[in-house]
Amino acid sequence: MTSLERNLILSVNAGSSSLKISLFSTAKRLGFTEPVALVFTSSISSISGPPAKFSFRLATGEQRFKDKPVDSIKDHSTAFAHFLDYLENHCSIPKSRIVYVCHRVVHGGDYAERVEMDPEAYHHLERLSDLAPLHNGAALSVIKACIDAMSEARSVAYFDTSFHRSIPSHISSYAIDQKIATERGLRKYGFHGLSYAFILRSVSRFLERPPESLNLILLHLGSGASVCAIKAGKSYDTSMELTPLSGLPGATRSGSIDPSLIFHYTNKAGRITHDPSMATNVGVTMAEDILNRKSGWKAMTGTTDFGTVTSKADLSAPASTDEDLEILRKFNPHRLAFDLFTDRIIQFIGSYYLKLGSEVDALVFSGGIGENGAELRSVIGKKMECLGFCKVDEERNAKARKEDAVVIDISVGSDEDEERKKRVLVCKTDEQVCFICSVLLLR
Ligand SMILES: Nc1ncnc2c1ncn2[C@@H]1O[C@H](COP(=O)(O)OP(=O)(O)O)[C@@H](O)[C@H]1O
Ligand SMILES: CC(=O)OP(=O)(O)O
Ligand SMILES: [Mg+2]
Repeated sequence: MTSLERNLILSVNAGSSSLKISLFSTAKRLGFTEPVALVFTSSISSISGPPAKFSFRLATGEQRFKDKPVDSIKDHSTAFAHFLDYLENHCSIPKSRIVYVCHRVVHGGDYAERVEMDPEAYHHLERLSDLAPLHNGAALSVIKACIDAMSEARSVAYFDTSFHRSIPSHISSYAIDQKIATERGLRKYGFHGLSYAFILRSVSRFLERPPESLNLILLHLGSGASVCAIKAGKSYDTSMELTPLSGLPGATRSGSIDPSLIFHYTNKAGRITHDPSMATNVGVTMAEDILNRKSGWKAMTGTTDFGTVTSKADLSAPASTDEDLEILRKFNPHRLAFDLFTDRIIQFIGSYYLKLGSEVDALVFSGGIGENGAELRSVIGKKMECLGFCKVDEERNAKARKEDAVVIDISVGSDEDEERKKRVLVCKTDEQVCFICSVLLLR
C-alpha cells in the first residue's frame, strides 16, 4: 500500500456521555498542511443515560442512522467496539488506510500542546484520570482500543486544557498554601478548550475580525457545561477549574457547591468508591462519585436530557409573581432545574462581563443544549439585555437549529445598524475538526 492510499485521519472525541468520531481524508501527499475533507461523522450519545443512541452520517448528506438505540453499549469501550464493527462490516473503508488517530483528551495537566501517544504519555494521562473521572479513563480505554485495532496508525492526543494556559495566575490560583498548590498541581486548568478554540476561530471568521481583536463570552452547554471569557482572543477565565466538576451543573454533575456540603451529604463521603461501573484506572471518593455521576439533571429530574427538562419545565405557565414561581418550582422539579441552570449561567456571564470591563463583542451559545435549546437562549437573552446586549430575535432563534451555517446571528437588527454591538450568536461547535490540519505537521 502506498502512502497515498493511507490518507485517512480518524478524530475521536470521548465526552462524558458521548463518543463522537469523524473521519477525514487528505487527498494530497502527507506532510503538508493540505485542507482535509470530511468523510463521515458518527456519534454515540446518552452513554450515561442508556439506551445509548447511534447516529451515522456521510459527508454527502446521507444519514444512515439517527439516534438508533443500541443496548449493547454500556460505556466508551463498548461504544468504540460498536463503531469499529460498523466501520469494518458496513462501510467499505479498510482501517489500514487510517494514518493518524487524533484523540480529544480532557485533562492534559501541564501538557502545553498535543502529544504523540507512547507508554510514557499514556501513564502520565492515566495519573491525571482522578482529576477528570468521567473523561480521561474513558478516553484512555478508547486510545488503547485504537492502538490495538490500528497498530500502524499514529495516535495523537489533544487536550481541552491547553487552550486555557493563558489564564492569568491571580485567576487560576486558589487561596491555599502556594507550596502545596505547586507541588500537587492544584489550580484552575479549564476544559472544553478544543471547542472554545473552534468557536473563537469560527466567530472571528463570521465577524470578519482577527481573533486578537475580540472579547467574547462563550457558553459550551452540553452534558458538561462551562463558560469562557475570551479577552483579546485568549482564554482569560473559565468556569470549570481543577476538574470538570466545578462551575455549571451538568447532566450528572452538581457543578460548584459549598465544599462543606460533602461532609453533610453522607458520612461515608471520604471513602474510596468501589463502584464497578466507574471507568477503570480512576480512584475517586464516594463524594466525588456522587457529585460527578449521581447529581445534575439526572438527580434532580430523573433525566440526563436537558431537552426533556425544558419541555417539562412549564415555561409558558402564567406565573406572574415570585410567589407563583416558587410554587411552580416546588411542584415541578424540571422547572427548578431549568431555573437553577439559568441562575448559574447568568452568574458567570455577569462576572465575566465585569472582568472584561464591559467590552464584550458577543455572547455565543454552543454545545448540545446551547445549539438546540431555543427556550434557554431566549430566557438568557432577556436577562442580558440590561447589559446592553442585542435583543434575541425570536424568529431567528427558533430557526437557528435547522440552519446549515456554523455561526448564526440571533440578534435583532441587521449588519448595517451602527448600534448593533454585543451580538448574540449560536455556534455549531465541532471538537473533532479543530486539530485535524495540525496533525499533518507531525513528522
Ligand atoms: N432541544 C433541546 N433542548 C435542550 N437541550 C437539548 C436539546 N437537544 C439536545 N439537547 C441536549 O444536548 C445535550 C448533549 O450535548 P452534547 O454537547 O452533544 O453532549 P456531550 O457533552 O455529551 O458531548 C444532551 O444532554 C441534551 O440534553
Ligand atoms: C469537559 C467536559 O465536561 O466535557 P463533556 O461536556 O464532553 O463531558
Ligand atoms: Mg461534549
